[in-house]
This record gives sequence, structure tokens and C-alpha cells, in this order.
Amino acid sequence: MVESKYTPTTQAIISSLTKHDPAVSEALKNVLFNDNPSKVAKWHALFADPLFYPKQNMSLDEMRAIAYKRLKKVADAKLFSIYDFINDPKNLLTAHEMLSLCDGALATKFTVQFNLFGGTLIALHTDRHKEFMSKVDSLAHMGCFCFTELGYGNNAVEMETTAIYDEAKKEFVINSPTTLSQKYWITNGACHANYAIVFAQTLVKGKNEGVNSFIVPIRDEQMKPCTGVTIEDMGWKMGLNGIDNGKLKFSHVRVPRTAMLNKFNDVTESGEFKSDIKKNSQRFFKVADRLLSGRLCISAMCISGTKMNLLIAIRYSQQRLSVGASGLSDTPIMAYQLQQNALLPLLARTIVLNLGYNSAKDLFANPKGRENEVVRVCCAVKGLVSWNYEKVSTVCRERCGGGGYTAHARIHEGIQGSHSGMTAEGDNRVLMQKIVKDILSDLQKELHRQPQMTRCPERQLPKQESVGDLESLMNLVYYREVAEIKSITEVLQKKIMEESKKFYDVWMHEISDDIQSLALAFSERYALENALSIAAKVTDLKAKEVLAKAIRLHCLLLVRENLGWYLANGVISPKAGLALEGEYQQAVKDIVPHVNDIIEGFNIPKIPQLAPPIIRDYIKFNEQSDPDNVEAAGGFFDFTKGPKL
Ligand SMILES: Cc1cc2nc3c(=O)[nH]c(=O)nc-3n(C[C@H](O)[C@H](O)[C@H](O)COP(=O)(O)OP(=O)(O)OC[C@H]3O[C@@H](n4cnc5c(N)ncnc54)[C@H](O)[C@@H]3O)c2cc1C
Repeated sequence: MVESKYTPTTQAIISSLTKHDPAVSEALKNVLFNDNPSKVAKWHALFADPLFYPKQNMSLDEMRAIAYKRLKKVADAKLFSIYDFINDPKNLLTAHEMLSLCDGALATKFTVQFNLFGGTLIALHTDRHKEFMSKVDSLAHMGCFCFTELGYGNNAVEMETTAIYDEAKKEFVINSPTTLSQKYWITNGACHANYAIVFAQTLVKGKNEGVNSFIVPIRDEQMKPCTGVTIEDMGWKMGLNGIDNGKLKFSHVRVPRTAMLNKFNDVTESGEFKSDIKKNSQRFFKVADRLLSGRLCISAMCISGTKMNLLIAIRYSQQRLSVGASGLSDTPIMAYQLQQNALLPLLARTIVLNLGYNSAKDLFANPKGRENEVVRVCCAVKGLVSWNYEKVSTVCRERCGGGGYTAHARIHEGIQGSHSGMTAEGDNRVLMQKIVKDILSDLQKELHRQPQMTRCPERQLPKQESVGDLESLMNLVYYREVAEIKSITEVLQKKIMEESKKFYDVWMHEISDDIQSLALAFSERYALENALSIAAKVTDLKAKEVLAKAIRLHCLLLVRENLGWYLANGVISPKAGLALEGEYQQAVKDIVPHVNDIIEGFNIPKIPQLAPPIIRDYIKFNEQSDPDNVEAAGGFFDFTKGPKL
């Protein structure tokens, strides 16, 4: 008998790393993807075109050209139309999920063309814009979204660009009067857009009627800037350089009165401003409506990118060998506890956030009866999913060593992409403030739905010797929100009502961290509540068990990370706190035999050329020297057979 070179423990772990139940993966695919499954195959077929294969070593011009060519190919495939906002809203988010698997720059150009530009047209048009809109899907009208100004990012409502109505000529005059009022960071602006939707303070008969949006031609048929439009290229950025970001200035650019997107606000020929919306601030939120769906588009891009990076790191770790019991390099690094503890809690958390995002996708498609929740849910999901993408990408990069540091490993795309996601359309921290403002306003109207706890945080939970069961953990996650709401309302009452302090001063200078904590507590509750509700409906028993294990591990991670808070507030006994560590460690081990079921359940296209060489035959790939020669790496690593020894 040949003696195994592994210890029995290592041998058992290595064997469990090759386990796979395709039926469980199939069931998980249907749970994790919240749309018509038949759409996926069409996207995967599109990505088989070599145009979509990742390429390194490109100049700025080449990166932008390829991002545009890919966008055109996507547009020509007609897998998404701006009219889907009306007919099939989920398709918008599905498209973002799919595109992000390929190229973050492509996905960002897509989101601007189809959500910000096309979506704004859909939301704010009237009959007079219908013909213009019909040329968006084909990219004949390639657009950009001129919202942010150099001086006004998160505080865009104060933008300086003006649209002054000239009654005599029945035209608006668009003008950015100062350096700070130039439109900044404008995606598609530097190279490819021929039209912009420009947001501007609207002055009619000398009165500022608030921010409205206008269709403005910015380039002529030869793609030269139109008269009065100055376009500057923002050049290299920290990543996603296929996106052509530009700075745009408008110097007394004239557009017809009908260029105003006038669904809610309008100016008559004789110069009367008409609107049913009284306050300028409310008009702003109406015309900036697409920023809301934009947050879910970013979440869609981030959740897919996260799954891609987990796939890359785990598959590489399953074939990358390092020290074994004998000292030889014969043991896959995925067998190490350190690797499992780094990657698997994040894998579990990603499943929960995926399910939370899926619920937001449903809410986006049908908000009826829950309209008041939409803003806070979009902000919550965007925050959690983009922060998780950043964390997952950094950890995956580290845990793959140099293998994860090469450009062709593609993990870095997640670090850059997540930072773009966190920044764009309002920094996550500002969105967290929005969540709390929303909750406070709904509390006053008795509309905020508090989480349903099943155990008392004063009489039951503190008496338990263990809180490692799913029900206790769920209660602990939910209680955080309840407690944070109580604490913040008491503080606001004391400081504003009793000490007569100004709301702004308290909000911006005294309770910033409390606001962030409450927003996170709400966000975590939302994700968990929906993950539990989706998992409860799963009929495949094995898939249900995998989900239950993943959700429990995610909860253990959350409670472990906030153990100080739970102990300090007396919600967990010291004994239960001590027991938690062992329960967490065991929960990680319990996930190991299901890793392949989960990763395959992500349904990432089975196109080897899209995948980095480190999850194919990276040794064969390194027998040659061209980092773009994707064919050299051959097919996928066969995780059911284990590493080549
Ligand atoms: C890749 C990319 C593409 C983009 N494409 C477009 C586009 O096509 N069109 C467009 O209009 N814009 C675009 N943007 C711009 C983006 O929307 C802005 O960067 C974003 O809104 C943040 O504005 P800012 O960068 O000016 O940050 P700032 O407003 O300067 O904020 C800086 C930091 O200050 C803090 N801060 C600001 N306000 C508050 C507050 N009230 N409370 C607490 N903290 C606060 C936040 O932490 C924030 O991170 C793009 C950005 C990127 C990165």
C-alpha cells in the first residue's frame, strides 16, 4: 500500500475541496440570479466573441476604443433597450450584472448611456422628445450626463451652471460661468458622446426655478465640439481607464425651448414657468431621479465583480501548492485554515448581500405600496455591496500572493471598480446619512417598519450561554437597528429640544458616527431579512442547507465584528461572547465542502478566454511570454480532480 504524503486531516480537507454536487449549483443559480434564467445564455453567447476577451498592455486610446467597440457590440445585440424601463425594469440591472463580468469600463459606459442618459429621457420626456429617444439604443445618439461640477459633487443641488430662458428667441442659454461650474468627471464626454443631458439652474424672468435638465448637442457630425462647448480630456485615472471622462464647459450655448425635459416642469413660449412641484429642492429630486436606479446599477456591477473575484481567488487557491506536512510544496493553499478564514466568511457574506440586492431588484421593478422604502433600500444596498466588493477584492488579491498582483489575474479590476462604485453618484457615507434622514422622517409618520425580533434583548438573549444558533444571531443583528434608533432619537431630542442646538450642528458635528452606525445597522438588517425570506422559499433541500450555513456564517461574522458593542450593551453574556469564537471557526469549516456548489452557482460564463490564466493552466501560460496570449493558458482548472502534483 502506498502511504499518503498528507496527514489524515489534510487529506480529508483536500478531498472535501474537490466535492461538487451539480444539482445544488443549479438550484443556487436560480436563487442567486433574480430574473428570467433564459437571459443568461444570451449574454454568455455574446461574450464568446473574442472582442470581449481581456487585453493588457493597451494605451489610453486603445482602452477607450475597445470599450466603445464592446459597447456598440452590446447595443447591436439588442439585449437591452431603454424602453425596458417601462416593459422589463429588471433587465436594466441584469444587463449591468452581466457586463461587469467582462469589463468595468464597458459597464460604466453602458450605465451612463442607458441608465443616466437614456433613463433620464425615459423618466422626463414628453412627446416632443420621442424621436430623439428612438436613437439612443443604437448609440446613434451617444450620450453623457452632465450633473457633477468641479465645485459641486455631493452638493450638486447648488450647481452653478445656468439655463436662462430668452423669451425673444424662445431658447435657453446654457452657461457655466466659473471654473468651479465646469461639468466634471463626465463619462463618455472625452471621446464618444455627441449629446449631453445638462443639469442647470433654470432662470425664467429672472427667477431661479431650480435645477432642470436639457438635451444639448456637444459634438457635430465630425465629432468636433459644437460652438460654445469646450471639452477637455481628464486623462489617466487610478483605474477603469477605458472610461473617457471629460470636463465640459458651456459658454452661452443656445438650445431651443423644447430641449428642456419637461415631464414635470415646463416653460411656455411666452416664458411662464409651470410646475406642480412647489419647492426647488423637490424639483431637484424629481429631475435627478436616475441617480436612484444608478445606485442599483452600481450594486449590480459590484455584486457580479465580487463573485468573479471570489471565483478567481478560490479556484487559484485550489490549485496553487505550498508547504505540506513533509515540507514539500504539495498542498493547495485552499486547505489552509488561514485561507479558508479569509475567503469563506466573505463568500457567505456575498451570498447574503446578493439576496438583499435581489430584493431591491424586485422593489425597483415593482415599488407599489412600498414607495417610501425605495430611497433607503437603494442607498443601503449600494453601500453594503460596493464596500464588500472593495474588501473582497483586497483580500482576494492578498490571499493569491503575486498570482493576484498581475494585471491578467483581473482581481485589481475589483479594487478600482469598487472605488469607482463607492464614489460615483454620491459617496456611500453621504448615502448613509440619507438612510437615517429617511428613517427619522418615517418614524415621525409611523411608517418605518422595525425588524421583527423573536427573542427579548433584555430578558432572553443576555441569559443565553450561546448565541450561535441562527435565530439568536438574527435577533442580535436586528436588535442593533432597534437600539441605534432608540439612541439616536433620544440624543436628537436632548440636543435639539432640550439644549436648543441647531439641527445642522448636531447632525454634522456631534453624531456623525451614530448616524453611520444606524444606517449600517438598517442596511445589514435589510440584507439579512431578505436573505432569510428568500432562503425560506427554496425547495431544493440541499441548496437550502447550503444557504442556511452561509447565512449563519455571515451572521457570526457580523456579531463577531461587533462583539464589543454587544458585550458593552449587555446583550450577550461574557460566556456566550467567549463561545462565539469557536462557533465561528466551526462555521467556516462547515462551508468548505460546499464551496464548489456555491462558486458554480454563481453561473459565471464558462468561456476560458474570459478567465485569468491563474484559474486555468497557469504553468502552461508561463511557458510563453505574451500576457495577452490568453489561448496559452488552455481550459479551466478541473477542481473536481484537484491540483496537478
Ligand atoms: C469613474 C467615475 C465616473 C463618473 N461619471 C460621472 C458622470 O458621467 N456624470 C456626472 O455627473 N458625474 C460623474 N462622476 C462624478 C461622481 O458622481 C462624483 O464624484 C460624486 O458625486 C462625488 O462628488 P465629488 O467627487 O465631488 O465628492 P465631494 O462632494 O467633494 O465629496 C468628497 C468627500 O467629502 C465627503 N462629503 C461630502 N459631502 C458630505 C456631507 N454632506 N456629509 C459628510 N461628508 C461629506 C464625502 O465623504 C466625500 O467622499 C463620476 C465619478 C467617477 C469616479
